[in-house]
Amino acid sequence: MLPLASETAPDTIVTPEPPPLDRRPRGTSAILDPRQLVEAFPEAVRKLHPRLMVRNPVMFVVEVGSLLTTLSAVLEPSWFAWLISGWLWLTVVFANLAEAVAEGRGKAQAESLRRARTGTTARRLRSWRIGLERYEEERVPAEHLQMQDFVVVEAGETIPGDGDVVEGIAAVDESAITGESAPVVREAGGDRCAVTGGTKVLSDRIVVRITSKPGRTFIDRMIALVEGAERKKTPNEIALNLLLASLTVVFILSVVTLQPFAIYAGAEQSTPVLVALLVALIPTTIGALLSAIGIAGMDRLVQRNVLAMSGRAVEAAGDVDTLLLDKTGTITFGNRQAVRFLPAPGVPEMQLAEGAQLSSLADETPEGRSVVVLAKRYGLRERAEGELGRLEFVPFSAQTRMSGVDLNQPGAWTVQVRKGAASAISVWVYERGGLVAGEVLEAADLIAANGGTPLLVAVHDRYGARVLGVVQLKDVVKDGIRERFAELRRMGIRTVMVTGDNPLTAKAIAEEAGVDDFLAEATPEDKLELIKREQAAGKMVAMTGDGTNDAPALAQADVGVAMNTGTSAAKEAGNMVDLDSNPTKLIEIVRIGKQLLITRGALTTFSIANDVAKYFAIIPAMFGHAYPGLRDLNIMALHSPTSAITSAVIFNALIIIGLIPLALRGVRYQPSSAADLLARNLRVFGLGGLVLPFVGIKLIDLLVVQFLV
Ligand SMILES: Nc1ncnc2c1ncn2[C@@H]1O[C@H](COP(=O)(O)OP(=O)(O)OP(=O)(O)O)[C@@H](O)[C@H]1O
Ligand SMILES: [K+]
Ligand SMILES: [Mg+2]
Repeated sequence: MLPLASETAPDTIVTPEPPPLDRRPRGTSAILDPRQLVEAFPEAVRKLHPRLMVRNPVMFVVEVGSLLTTLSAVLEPSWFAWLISGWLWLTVVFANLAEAVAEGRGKAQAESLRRARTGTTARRLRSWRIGLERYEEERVPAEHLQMQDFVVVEAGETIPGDGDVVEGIAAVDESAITGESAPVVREAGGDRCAVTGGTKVLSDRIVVRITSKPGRTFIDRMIALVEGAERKKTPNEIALNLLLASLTVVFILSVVTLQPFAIYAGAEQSTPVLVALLVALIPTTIGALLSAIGIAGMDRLVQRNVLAMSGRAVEAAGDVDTLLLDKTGTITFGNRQAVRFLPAPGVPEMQLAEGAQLSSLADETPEGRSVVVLAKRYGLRERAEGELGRLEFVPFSAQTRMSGVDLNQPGAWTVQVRKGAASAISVWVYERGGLVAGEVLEAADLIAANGGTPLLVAVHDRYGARVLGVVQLKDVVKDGIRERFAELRRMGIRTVMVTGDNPLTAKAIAEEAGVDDFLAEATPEDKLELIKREQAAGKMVAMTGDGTNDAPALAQADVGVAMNTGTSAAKEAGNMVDLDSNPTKLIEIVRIGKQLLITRGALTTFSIANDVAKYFAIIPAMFGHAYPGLRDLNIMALHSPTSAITSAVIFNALIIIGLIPLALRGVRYQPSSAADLLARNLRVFGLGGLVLPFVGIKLIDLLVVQFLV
């Protein structure tokens, strides 16, 4: 028997419904539960270690200040010194709490992923090649699998490692990683060949080539990601940290140089007062929340089944101008099926069916397999080995846009059979001295104009080169995509479909899906070039794709989102993976990216604005005695110098706790112009940051006086 792809009978497997476009995030809700704060407390205390604290310059300064104040309280005990040092320590702990709570959210998820990983035994094959019928198997623990090993997995078994399906087709339950219970189809050859270790085969049997190193599997990386183990500061975070650190240095210098003046004026200040002033003035609010904001952004993506491999990608997503999408498998379902044979004039339909079948004998793509299935309906039997002579297969490639076979029979002409894109096959026929009938090209154009993909089938034998006819491939645009592209437009993002398919098909699908622009007959290099051109024009480019031919483009894009259904190459190349394989997920990704940037900006504004009020609280308290004129600054009419300073420090600490929910949830984002957004945020967070502390400090002052006087 020939290794006919149809043996695995793809038509017995039902293609599952695609995941709904607007799935609610699973897992923990975004609202802060007080229990989370309590649970994270020990971790927050552990984070007081100076080695960890130095990474956050602002809070490190607060920690050193707390230490100095505590020392001074020990040397010269007073309730004031102890109170201040207590609240300063709390300030540092609150900051750590924000980070610990943000990190804690991924922990539960990591636990369930760990369970999916453990204890699988792999059925490794001693050797594998296309068409091999007899396999020698050995059982090894999944952790021992190396790259390029071949394993066989059958219904009911867990896939032992990440890889590409090289033989067969199966329904796979990926709920262990996606939380989605509907099975998905994974098959050899096409853009849906990647499988993930820890997921389960539900039907049939596949051979998988392992593509990950031991300990570096997708689940391993996912665990590291949700636990934040691989989190690095992004360039933006580093820049902001630098700015905050410089501000801090300026305030340290001004507070330190204040003392000589104070002594001169006869108002020497104690260590707790000086430290309190410093802490009140430096941007502690944003310093405390910065890291939590970044972690929460990544976590929000995980909740939506998107794994971002870097924080930088999340930030870039917030600034995306152009989105490139490939067509097949991204905008359409990608399960292109042969539905009709249209023979060329004078060619019997049976002959076309036979040519199509021959050209697809070793074509393991969904297209190729579906051609074999369709040919079967014409009563074409499978051929016995040797009947056709020696076969040389020409696999499909995105560059040649064709696939086929050469039949070498001893003592006879070599017969070449090809199928592929109309333009590619036409050239192939012309080069061999043949002609392509106008009717054939018209039929192809008609199929294309209706959004289908035409494949020409041609043969070259001793009678010359000629086209046998056209195979019509049908594909369906995913539901709801049009509305989603309209939404992207409102967000100011231009969508461009890039496809290897012909211009007519591309145009039809582009119109149906509602993209802004399209590029047809694009090779992998063209896709890459397009991205480079956009980037050279200063555009931030996102790309979603699934195929190996998308990999170079996914790597070049600022945000490269690989579909989880896609090939390992695509998943390796991108900096995000969408477990739901939903191209319009980019809307959520952009939203989360923007939210991250806005939240960071808003809280920075708030933090700096709210330090102004503390200045008004503390300066009159320090010098009201020496310079009675300064008492006019005491506009809050705070009770006494000590209560004023205490209230400012308490407010400074509490505002951190108060803003943790906002840092984790993110500031709401609504599509609008950048100028409107800025104006709104300045109003809310600038003005709010200015006014709120006056009210807050006054209230705390009233309370403090109740308790302490
Ligand atoms: N198995 C195949 N055998 C022969 N020709 C094929 C096969 N699959 C696709 N083609 C032809 O090659 C062209 C390019 O295919 P390719 O997979 O590169 O792009 P695509 O999947 O159509 O586009 P996209 O980049 O949007 O996924 C197709 O339009 C089709 O005409
Ligand atoms: K402050
Ligand atoms: Mg593709």
